[in-house]
Amino acid sequence: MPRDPLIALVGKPSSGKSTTLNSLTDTTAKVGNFPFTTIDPNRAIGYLHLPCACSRTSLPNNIPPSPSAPTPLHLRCKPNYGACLDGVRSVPIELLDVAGLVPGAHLGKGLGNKFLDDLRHADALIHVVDVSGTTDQEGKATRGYDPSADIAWLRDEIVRWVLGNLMLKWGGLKRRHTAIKATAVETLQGQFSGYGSTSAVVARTLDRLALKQPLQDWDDKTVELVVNTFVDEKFPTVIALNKIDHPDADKNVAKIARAEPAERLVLCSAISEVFLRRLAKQGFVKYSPGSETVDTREDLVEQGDPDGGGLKETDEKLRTRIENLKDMVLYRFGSTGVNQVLTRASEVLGLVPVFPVRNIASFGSGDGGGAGERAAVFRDCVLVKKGSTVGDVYRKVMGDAPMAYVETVGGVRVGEDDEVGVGKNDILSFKPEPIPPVAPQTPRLYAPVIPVTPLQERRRRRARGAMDAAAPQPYWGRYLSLDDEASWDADDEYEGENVSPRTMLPPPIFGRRGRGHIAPIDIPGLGHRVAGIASRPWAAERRDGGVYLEQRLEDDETSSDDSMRTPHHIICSIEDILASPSPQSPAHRQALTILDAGVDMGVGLGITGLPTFTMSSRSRFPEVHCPVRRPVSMAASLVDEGSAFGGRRRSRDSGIGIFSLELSEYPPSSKGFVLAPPQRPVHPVSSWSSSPFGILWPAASGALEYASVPMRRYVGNGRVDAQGRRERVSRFVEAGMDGSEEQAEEEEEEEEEEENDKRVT
Ligand SMILES: Nc1nc2c(ncn2[C@@H]2O[C@H](COP(=O)(O)OP(=O)(O)OP(=O)(O)O)[C@@H](O)[C@H]2O)c(=O)[nH]1
Ligand SMILES: [Mg+2]
Repeated sequence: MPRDPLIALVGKPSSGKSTTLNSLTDTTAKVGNFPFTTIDPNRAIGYLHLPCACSRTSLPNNIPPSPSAPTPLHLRCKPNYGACLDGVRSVPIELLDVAGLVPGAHLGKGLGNKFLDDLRHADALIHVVDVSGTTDQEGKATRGYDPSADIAWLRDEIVRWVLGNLMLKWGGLKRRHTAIKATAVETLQGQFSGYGSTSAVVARTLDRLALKQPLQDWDDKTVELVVNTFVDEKFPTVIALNKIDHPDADKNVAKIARAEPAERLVLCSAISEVFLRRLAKQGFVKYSPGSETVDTREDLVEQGDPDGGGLKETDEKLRTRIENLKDMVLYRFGSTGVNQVLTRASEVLGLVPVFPVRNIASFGSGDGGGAGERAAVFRDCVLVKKGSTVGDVYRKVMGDAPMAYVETVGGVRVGEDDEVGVGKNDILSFKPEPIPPVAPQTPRLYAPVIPVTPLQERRRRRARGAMDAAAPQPYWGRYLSLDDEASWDADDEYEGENVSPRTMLPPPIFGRRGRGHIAPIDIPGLGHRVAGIASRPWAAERRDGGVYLEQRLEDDETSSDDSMRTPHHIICSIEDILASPSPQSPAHRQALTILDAGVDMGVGLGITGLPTFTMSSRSRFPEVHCPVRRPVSMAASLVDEGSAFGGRRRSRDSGIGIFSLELSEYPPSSKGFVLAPPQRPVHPVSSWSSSPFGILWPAASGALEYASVPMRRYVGNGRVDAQGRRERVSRFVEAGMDGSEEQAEEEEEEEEEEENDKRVT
């Protein structure tokens, strides 16, 4: 399953990574002239500039305007996200700025391993090199440093990190490899999936090397070679030679240009772009991001606009600065170069923009098909990697909705396995199988499970955003139970839709093992939407002036984890949090911050009856373009840093987590949050040996919508098949999801026995 691409900015401290991020996005990541200004990674959305489908004159109706002809497509091109200006489309792409890397990072030097860990899910890297020579290897201020060596050692750190991780397990890996007669791709992918790799990447790596010996006979040199090639495949890198505005830059650039292939190098001055954007925002200059020209009021007056474009006056000092910048950067290099950095990164990644439309005749995407000759066209554009198939794009856009067929321009049907490319199968209309009508459910406490495609959901989310802005909608959730047989002991207070916020917790619920329960909760005064879903029965109980969520184990249930075996495990008091809008205790403050961050992301939060959640700081909500004031990563780091609500490592009593989606294995456009069974490391989720079973998100209707995550998408313990799926997990899912729970349990037991047998022998 392809997910949205992620490009990471790497480099030594103070090379200008955060500045580059700021120059490409609207974010304001902290910048400083001292090493390790950035510790937690910053994520933001940048825009790739690509030729839009609407600029193709070959398309039907795309002809120059004339009184009788329909409006040409490029005048009707209205992207849902980004923009389209004269056929140049700005397509959102996610960027990640991480902490600086120093030599020896793979051994833990600097912020070493943490930094490297943050990189795992990058699809391409932008190595920001400081070519001014004013910072040494460790980012400390100096003069006359030769940055040409930085390129090699930084890459080497990444290779050593991957190699180190692999070698830790090499002995056992080899034995297992021989014992189960796995292929080299299977065995390596088992190790490399944590870097967001796919079997295809591993296969390409091995193809390139064409090694003769079987994996178990590889010597250290060969393993190193494999890792080196894997890093090339997995992390294609563009080198951004930054700070070209500095007078010492030229000689360093010249030296690097002699040693490195030209197609990987891009010159830029991130600080100039940031400066110009800021001046434009403040009304001092006219400047469109990435362009060659910048005009002040004076310039425009000179050019014959008496009003000076309505710009503010600039003083002498500012004018000199702008003139210098023009001389040093814009006139010499044609632009600040930052946009080219991104374009180049998308080139090395081989990204193909695909335009999904509802109506293949009109290219419209309106719900009614948008057939009109004036209707907006090409509302959506998704970026997929080179080599993706029509089926890949279908799943990216439509999630798990079964496919009926797919059409391209002219109503021509295309095959699921056909490749997409620029100008080829890149305007697609997806036709899912019609969804059988859902039998009406008793509206009392259960909200229907509404299947929505990711695209529909995106639109709803936007609609909701607009609605929220117009009039804040109280969020009264309805209770939704995953389990039809869930025995809600609802007392009257909870009936209907207007659940009182003070009684936000449902009465005790006990469901059957293996099913989940969800209850949306509004936190009064704070606007927090909270919901819990648990894979085990949990209960909420009022006691000692607080409300406690508890996890219940069945009498006969055993668990390898002691905390799970304890019945009535108290995990948190939500009432406590609610009662302290300006909380006194640091734990509450943190809990609120976490809640808040999640709500800011518009993704919802999890409160669960499970004691030992961990969470991923590598969250990806590519289509959440709503104001992201505090990224989930921040909440994640708060949890990571430990508190009463801390992650698994710190506290066994944690009960609040924001669970983020990540991962190639997820439908990339899934959103909402995922709650996982306890005791599963979330880094990376693809290595869970079990999986969460749901994603839920608040919908425009006020209900919680729920999508089951097909568990076979997760790679757990078991044998990996050719598609990188593991048998055990898929069996569990298929059995568990279609309701034949006994069968699932039986199978689980069988598997456990099998496992035990294996362990004994
Ligand atoms: N002259 C010049 N200075 C720059 C440029 N880009 C960044 N800087 C300066 O370099 C210093 C470091 O910038 P940051 O963006 O914080 O660098 P970083 O790579 O994110 O650093 P860490 O987070 O510490 O790893 C700041 O003082 C910036 O103002 C540039 O294009 N030209
Ligand atoms: Mg930084």
